[in-house]
Parts: sequence; structure tokens; C-alpha cells
Amino acid sequence: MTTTHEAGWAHASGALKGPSWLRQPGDPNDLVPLLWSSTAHKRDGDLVVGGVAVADLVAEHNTPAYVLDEDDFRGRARAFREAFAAYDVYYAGKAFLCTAVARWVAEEGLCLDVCSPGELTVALRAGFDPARIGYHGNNKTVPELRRAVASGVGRIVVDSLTEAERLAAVAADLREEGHLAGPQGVMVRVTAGVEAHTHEYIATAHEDQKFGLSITSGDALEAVRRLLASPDLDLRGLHSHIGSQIFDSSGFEVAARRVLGLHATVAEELGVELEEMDLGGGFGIAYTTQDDPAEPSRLAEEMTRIVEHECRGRGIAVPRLSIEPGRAIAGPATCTVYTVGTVKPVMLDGGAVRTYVSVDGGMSDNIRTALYDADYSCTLANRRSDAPPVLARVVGKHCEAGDIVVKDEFLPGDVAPGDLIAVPGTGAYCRSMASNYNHALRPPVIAVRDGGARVLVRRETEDDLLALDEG
Ligand SMILES: Cc1ncc(COP(=O)(O)O)c(C=O)c1O
Ligand SMILES: N[C@@H](CCCC[NH3+])C(=O)O
Repeated sequence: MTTTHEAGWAHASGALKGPSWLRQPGDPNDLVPLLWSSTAHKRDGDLVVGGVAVADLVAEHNTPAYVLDEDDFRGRARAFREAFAAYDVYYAGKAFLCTAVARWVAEEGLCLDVCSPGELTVALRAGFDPARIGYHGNNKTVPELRRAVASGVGRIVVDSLTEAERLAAVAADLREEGHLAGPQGVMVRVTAGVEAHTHEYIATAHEDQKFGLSITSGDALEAVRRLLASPDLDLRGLHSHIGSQIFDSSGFEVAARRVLGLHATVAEELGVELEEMDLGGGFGIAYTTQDDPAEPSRLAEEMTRIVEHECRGRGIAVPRLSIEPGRAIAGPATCTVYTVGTVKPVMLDGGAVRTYVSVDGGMSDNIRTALYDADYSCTLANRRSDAPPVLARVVGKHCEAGDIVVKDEFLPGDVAPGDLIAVPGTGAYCRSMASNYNHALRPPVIAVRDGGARVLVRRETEDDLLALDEG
């Protein structure tokens, strides 16, 4: 049953408890620092990021908008590079990429992982050194491979036996045409056969999924054999990525053991000591207070200990290691700011009330809640309120009941049309997975730093939509 909005109804929804981990805040005006970028704070109820009041940004740029805290992004990139100083750190551009971000990544001394022609285009346009780019993908076409090799991409991560053949042929053709400077660096993406503790759609190391070559079936070893046979390819090592938003190192430990097992088999059976190994990304971040991410320094310590222990046990040298964090660098740096359009208390079975707060974006700018059942949090961003908190559900404006941004959050009970709501942790896989569903215009990405703001990606316009419509 739907009711009209009255203050009394909103207060009644306090009876609704939400998930067991969700705590009613002492003061819903306060931020939980773990969930926000490093410069975010409240000033008299106003959310301030990078020294800029979000309400002022909105006055100029409107909503919805992604607000990217540049210092936070750079700080996390640097923290990974410093903690993993003996590794190569590839920022996974799929999390979020634009030319400015590619430049920040280069300036902070990281390499870059791309997985599509579009991501490569952005990286090259930013002037990213191609030798420091790794290229992923489970279905790279011949033109795509030609372009990657001809551009001088440092390493291509081969994902199938078909691709191993295809890439060898591409490299041979380019050599004959005089466009291959030297053997093309390659890695082999292997499937370690572990079940990572994360959502099924973002786990990538069990056998029954599309990525990688199976160690168990022998396909991974066969790919190694074929790649070694090509004079135009330089096989650097094995690559394993077990999934995303992972907190528990046990899946990683099993994967590392199996991948090092194959690494040792290559040395024994084929007489080749591979020089490198990539351990992938997947480091989890805090979307809500139930998440407890580890610092890069602890991750580095743990991963290095696991690999060194395994290598010692097998009597092999530790290869040069690399990792590919995406979410852990980009995710916490951005929050999405929306304007509230309607507030609708809805009576549930049993008499409790859930307060539906509709905002001016939704699944077109953040598909993760609908796709992965992801949890987010949010705060009122434009004023203080002493109204008692109500359990709210923040929903979008799309024609879809599953168009939910934040499933459960306590907001001040007087939240009203015109208020600003900010959702933290939206820097990874939100703008990069945004869509034009219902012909929504994808929001801008605005970087803030030291009190200044800069549009990195502008808001789409209806002209952008119509530009594709051949009518
Ligand atoms: C091969 C590979 N490397 C790195 C990443 C980055 O993962 P995350 O953003 O979870 O660190 C992904 C995405 O899951 C991936 O598929
Ligand atoms: N897109 C996913 C992660 C998978 C990324 C790449 N393999 C997410 O939002 O969590």
C-alpha cells in the first residue's frame, strides 16, 4: 500500500530494521570516514570534497554528477606503487578511464591495463607510454591485435588457444610488413580452478566461466608451448586474476600455488624459466560498514609471503610480479551526487514503512546494485538535519522496479524534494558501466582538488543521443 508523504509516516519507518549489519547511526549527518574519499567532510551539514562544497558544484553543473577527489585517487595509486615497490602495478582502466586519469596514472608511476580498443584509444590519446600498457580480453579480433602490436603495447594477455595462433600470425605479418620492432611481449591468462568469495558474476578463477586457459585441462600448458614456438612472441609469464571485490586471501593463496605449479612445470618440461607472473587485481573496498578492506602495505606483505613461500618450497626463483588493482584505486575516490525528486513512504506487510527516495539518476549511472545486488550507503549532502532517522531506499528514475541505487540507509526523516544525496564509493564500474537506458544522459565526471573543480568528462546532451540516430 502506498501512502502520501507526511512527517508522521516517515518517522514510523524507524520500525523497519533493514539488514542485520546496518546500524542506526548516532547522527545521520556524520560521514563514516572509511566509506568516503580522503578529503571528504561535512561543514555545517554541507558535504565538502577536495575543498569544494558539493552544493556549489551542483549549482554550476547540476545533478546527477560524479565528483572525483583527485588527491584521493592519486594517493591510492601512490600507496599501491609504494607498497608494491618491487612489483609492476597496472591500474585496471576498466574501473574508470579518461585521458586525465590515464595521465594521473602515468604521473604516479603506474602501468595501465586496458581491455578494449576504446580503452587503448583513450590511453594513447593521453600519451601513455604503450610499452607500459597490458592488453586483456577474451575475444580480441585480428584488427584489434594488429593495432595493439603495431602501437607497441608492452604485453598482450592471451586468453585462448585461438588467440595464441591469431596473435602469432598477426606478429609474423607485421614483421614481414616491417612494423614489428621486436618480439611482442605476451602473458598467458590461466584459470586456477578456485571459487573466489565474491558475487558469481565477478568471480573469474573457477573452471566454468569464459576467461583464461585451464591449468587442469592442460590448455594453459599447451598455450605456453604454442607461444614459445613463435619467434615473433616473447612469452613473459603467467597471469591469474581470481575475481573482484575480494577480501579473503585464501582464494588467492590457492590460485598462487596452482599458477606457480604450472610455472614450475614449464621450467621442468619445456626448459623455460618464465621471468614474470601477474597476480591480477580484485582487492575489495568498503561500500558499507560491513566491508573491511586491507591497506596496500598489508596486501603486499601477504601476497609476497605467499609467493615466496611457494617458490622456496619448489626451489624456483621468484618471478618479477605484477598486480592490476582497479576498484581499490578508483572506487573510493568518487561519490555520485543526486537531487531528490520525490519521497514516498510505502507501507509494507506487518505495518512497517519503507521510505522510497527517488533521485534523478539510477541504474544508468550505477548498474551495480541491480547487477550484483551490491550494497551502497549515502548521506544528505546539502544541509544538517535533526529529524529522527528513517530507513530509506534510494531509487532511480528509470522504468524498472529494480532501479535501486542504495538498498538500505538511514537518512534524516525530513529528507525532501530538492535535497542532495551523495553516494560514496562510485568511482569504479559506475561511469565505466553507465548506459543510456531510457535515453538517460550519462553524468559528467568532475575532478575536485584544493578548492577547484575541473570537468574531466562532460555531461551528455540530447544532441549526443541524436547524433547516433540516423532517422
Ligand atoms: C584481468 C583483470 N585484471 C584486473 C581487474 C581489476 O579488478 P578490480 O577492479 O577488482 O581490482 C579485473 C576486473 O575484475 C580483471 O578482469
Ligand atoms: N564490473 C565489476 C567487476 C568486474 C570487473 C572486471 N573483470 C564490478 O562492478 O564489480
